[in-house]
Amino acid sequence: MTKSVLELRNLRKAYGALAVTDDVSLSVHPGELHAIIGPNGAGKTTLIHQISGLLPSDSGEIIFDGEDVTRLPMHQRVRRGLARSFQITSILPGFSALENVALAVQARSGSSFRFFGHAARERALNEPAMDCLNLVDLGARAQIMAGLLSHGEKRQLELSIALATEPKLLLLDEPLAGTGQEESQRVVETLRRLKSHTTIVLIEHDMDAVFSLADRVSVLVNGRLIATDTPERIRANAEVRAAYLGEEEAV
Ligand SMILES: Nc1ncnc2c1ncn2[C@@H]1O[C@H](COP(=O)(O)OP(=O)(O)OP(=O)(O)O)[C@@H](O)[C@H]1O
Repeated sequence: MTKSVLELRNLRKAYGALAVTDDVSLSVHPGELHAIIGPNGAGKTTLIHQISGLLPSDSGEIIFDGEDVTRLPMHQRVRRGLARSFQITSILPGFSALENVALAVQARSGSSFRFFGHAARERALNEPAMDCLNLVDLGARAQIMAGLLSHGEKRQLELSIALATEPKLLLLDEPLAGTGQEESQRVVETLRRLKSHTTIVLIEHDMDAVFSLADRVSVLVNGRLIATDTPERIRANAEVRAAYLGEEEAV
């Protein structure tokens, strides 16, 4: 059996009497794009916070790349290759798109460029940074000040920064939120390209995007996973359709 990149075992988080995630168990396979969907307030963001380490879990286990990371702080999970797309606020607006990504390359590489000369160091940072920018289709905007990029381009830059850390798993929380139709199309195409580079867990409300991108979909309702399956089977699942009645027209 293939080893999972991420395995959640009976994960739970409650606020007082309200169990926001309840007994969530799920496996993310290497190379897949695994979407987590659910009505508003289902607990999706809380689950992503638990996986990334932003929120401690009350009980259960998080196994990442074969290691129990349940009690590890966020930065140690990041160091092991568990990245989450940072919010736009973490982009440095006064630096170019390329510089923003190069900083992430540098952070990943630690002090390994210490003995390089200035020009060589710059090349060693800029070349992989440029590859990451090209992957998200932002190569032509490399020299533009990040603060001047459009909202959709900032989203792509975030993805590029996350990629530059060479993650084993990328957690994405609503990458299409706030994007217009044309921009969202571009982000979807970017995500399609990223799929072949890294394993992705995606939370997204845009069902067209989810169903066109995901290899598997998990459905969270009131903190509980009610189904994990291929997009086709999820679409046909009666319980899933019932859970969405009145929420989304049709899944
Ligand atoms: N810090 C908190 N204290 C108390 N309740 C909280 C807290 N954070 C979240 N909740 C509650 O937990 C539930 C799940 O919230 P969460 O944001 O995880 O859902 P979601 O599925 O991501 O929702 P949406 O799709 O609307 O973003 C909600 O009822 C929310 O009010």
